[in-house]
Amino acid sequence: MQITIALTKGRILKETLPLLAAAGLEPQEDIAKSRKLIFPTNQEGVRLLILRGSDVPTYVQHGAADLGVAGKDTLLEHPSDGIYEPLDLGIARCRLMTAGISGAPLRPGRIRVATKFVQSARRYYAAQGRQADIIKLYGAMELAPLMQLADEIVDIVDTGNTLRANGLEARDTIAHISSRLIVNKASMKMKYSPINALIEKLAVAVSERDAN
Ligand SMILES: Nc1ncnc2c1ncn2[C@@H]1O[C@H](COP(=O)(O)OP(=O)(O)OP(=O)(O)O)[C@@H](O)[C@H]1O
Ligand SMILES: O=P(O)(O)OC[C@H]1O[C@H](OP(=O)(O)OP(=O)(O)O)[C@H](O)[C@@H]1O
Repeated sequence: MQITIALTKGRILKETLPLLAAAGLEPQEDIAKSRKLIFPTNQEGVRLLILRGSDVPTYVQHGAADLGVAGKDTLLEHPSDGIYEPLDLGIARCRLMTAGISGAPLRPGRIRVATKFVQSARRYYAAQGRQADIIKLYGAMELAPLMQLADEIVDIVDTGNTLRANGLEARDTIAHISSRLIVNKASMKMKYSPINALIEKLAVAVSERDAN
């Protein structure tokens, strides 16, 4: 039976590999140094895919991957049907926040908000009863207030260094973010035994890591 797990390069890969290793699963070559996108592992039939972060839920939803690891920020942008989210891996922790130019007064009335996180931003401003025109960007959100493209941004904040370096201040926290293990619902039924065994081993790896 083939089990396919979708990951992304960068911090998710770096922080997920030790958990997979603790669960007995290791890629057969150094993923970070390779340009390949499919990697066999030490377990026959289990392979890893390397995707763009925002494509991980898409692969899992359609069953092109059985499992995946994705930031909650990414999952909040994607329809959740067809996907289970059984385990918080507690990695790549950060916050999804609003931010604006340091010291600038909050603008009353309708504001412009630039972000990659369109769905979360729309839901957040609607829940606050604030009228917001959402402007979709794909990166470097910090530039938008400086260039008067937007009044606020919605972005990932960890240390706050990126905001500070650009004269911006964090305002409200929309969500606390970490990366989650996600599973295709049909795979969970059809391949219950190996997938459930892997989830249980990963859950143990997460709690042992957190205990240390
Ligand atoms: N500075 C940070 N500190 C901690 N976690 C972060 C930070 N930035 C992003 N994350 C989390 O890690 C996940 C992966 O981030 P990464 O920077 O590797 O990809 P990305 O550049 O956001 O995605 P993409 O390549 O699709 O644009 C994000 O979805 C988010 O949950
Ligand atoms: O609050 P901080 O600690 O500065 O972290 C926040 C920054 O981290 C992420 O970018 P990253 O460093 O991953 O680069 P990227 O934009 O290429 O993803 C995110 O997009 C923010 O810009």
